[in-house]
Amino acid sequence: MTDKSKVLIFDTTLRDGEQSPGATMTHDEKLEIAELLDEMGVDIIEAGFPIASIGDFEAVSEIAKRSKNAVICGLARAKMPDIDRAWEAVQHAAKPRIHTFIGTSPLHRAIPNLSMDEMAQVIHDTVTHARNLCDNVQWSPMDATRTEHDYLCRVIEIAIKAGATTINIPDTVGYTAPRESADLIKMLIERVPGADEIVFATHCHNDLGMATANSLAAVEAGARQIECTINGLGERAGNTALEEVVMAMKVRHDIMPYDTGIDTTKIMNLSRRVAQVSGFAVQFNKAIVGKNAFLHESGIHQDGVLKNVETFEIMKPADIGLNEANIAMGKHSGRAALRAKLNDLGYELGDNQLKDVFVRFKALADRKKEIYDDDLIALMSDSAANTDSDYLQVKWLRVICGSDGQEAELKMLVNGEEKSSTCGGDGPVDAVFNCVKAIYPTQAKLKLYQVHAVTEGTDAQATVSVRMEEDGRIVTGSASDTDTILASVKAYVGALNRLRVRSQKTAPDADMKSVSFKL
Ligand SMILES: CC(=O)SCCNC(=O)CCNC(=O)[C@H](O)C(C)(C)COP(=O)(O)OP(=O)(O)OC[C@H]1O[C@@H](n2cnc3c(N)ncnc32)[C@H](O)[C@@H]1OP(=O)(O)O
Ligand SMILES: CC(C)C(=O)C(=O)O
Ligand SMILES: [Mg+2]
Repeated sequence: MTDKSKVLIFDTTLRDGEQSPGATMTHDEKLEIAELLDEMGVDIIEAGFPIASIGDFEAVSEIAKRSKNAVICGLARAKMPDIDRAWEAVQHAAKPRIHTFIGTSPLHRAIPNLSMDEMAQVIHDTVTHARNLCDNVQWSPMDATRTEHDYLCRVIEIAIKAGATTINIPDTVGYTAPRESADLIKMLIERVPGADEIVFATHCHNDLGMATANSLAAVEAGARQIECTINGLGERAGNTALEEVVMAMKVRHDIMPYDTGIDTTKIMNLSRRVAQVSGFAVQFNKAIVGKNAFLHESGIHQDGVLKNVETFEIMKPADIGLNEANIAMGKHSGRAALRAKLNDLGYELGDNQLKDVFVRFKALADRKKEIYDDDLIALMSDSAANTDSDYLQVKWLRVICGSDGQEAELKMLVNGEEKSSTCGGDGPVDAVFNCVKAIYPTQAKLKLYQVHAVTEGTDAQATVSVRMEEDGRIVTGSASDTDTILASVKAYVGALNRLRVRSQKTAPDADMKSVSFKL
């Protein structure tokens, strides 16, 4: 590689990322993620571990066949059948790569019970075999950061001589720290003969929360490939997060003058898609892609951002493909943000009106964790029922489940009047939703239903989110309860309340700007 400022991005979401317990993705989901990664400009996609299962083999093969620009890589142990199987899967790619590895630290050498010399021989033989099949071979000394330096230099030299074109230095257990990570790469570049003919890669895990820092330190020392995953998905505490290293090098190009080929505007979409298909929700305060990464709820921050966004934002949300509002309304918000938010929603308020609405807004914010646009629309309405969006209320629920089928009995208040219904369905949630529809007939369509366990154990709080659509209006509803069915019906009814408020406010005869409200 001649361009010394170019850092290759090697994405292993589909291999190391999928190794997260519970993150298994389906064949079609893997194809979709691979396509998105290729479109985003990832240089190498590690598509899987072909010998691991027929499913992995088929996914890697299909990804290889469909690949456009990215190199497609398959992982293999230091075993000939693994390497053959990896080659069988990736060979149809326009740019195939075999990645073979063995644990070189004392702890890992003890597992196959190989002496240093015996392992050196295995490395020579397996890398030679891989190189006879494919001219793009990556070799990894697993647990490199806990391997004796002399032995590491020795086996890397053997791998280079046997034909490896990329040498990856894994911090398999997330043990290293930034300075040590840099020193290790520097030492290898200085000591290993042939080091200047290959690319050094860094592969960090986040057990101590240092994966991003360790990867960037390795790059500063001369590594030119970062191995990473979307959302930092991966074994235990995860791998280096792709979005973090890429954005760090973009935002702080002044001190890290390295370039990647990543179209960063595609980051947010990929992050959301990976979260959905892996079932690993992104933590709210996750760097770059967390829900709160560009959100401001405190009045002082909101006022600053409204006057000059750079006061509290070091990158533009649009740079990662986020085009949503960056102001979150809550109990810490101030008048400036409330006015701006209401303006966005079509309300133009005088100072006195704003003062009054602000008092009611703070009262609502004391009761409610997050204030959504629909809450503000309801707040601006003169209908007391709308203020709390509680036209429909769940009063009582009983569900009978079993192998004979499910039946739900539901009592609700509709504008204060009690109504009840008993329905069956395809599962308990469907039975309850059928009851709601029997009580409150609606054309609204359920577009998304998601359950997340907030805590662990059988008494876990479940948070249910639903997305509903009617006449082009899309709203969400969410509710938490230790009873998943109860959380489901509350989320569903919440969304129906929102749809009702929204349809009133956007009906042809409803003029948002002239709406009156009670003082
Ligand atoms: C740090 C990493 O991320 S490494 C990658 C980890 N990923 C995975 O393991 C996911 C996919 N793995 C699998 O599906 C299975 O483990 C398989 C198919 C690879 C192997 O399954 P099995 O044959 O049942 O072996 P098992 O998983 O019990 O144990 C691993 C074996 O591989 C050997 N092994 C582990 N790493 C290597 C290596 N790099 N080179 C050679 N042999 C290795 C172990 O010594 C052990 O051998 P043994 O059975 O002779 O004692
Ligand atoms: C297979 C290797 C590269 C790995 O994932 C690790 O060591 O963490
Ligand atoms: Mg790993």
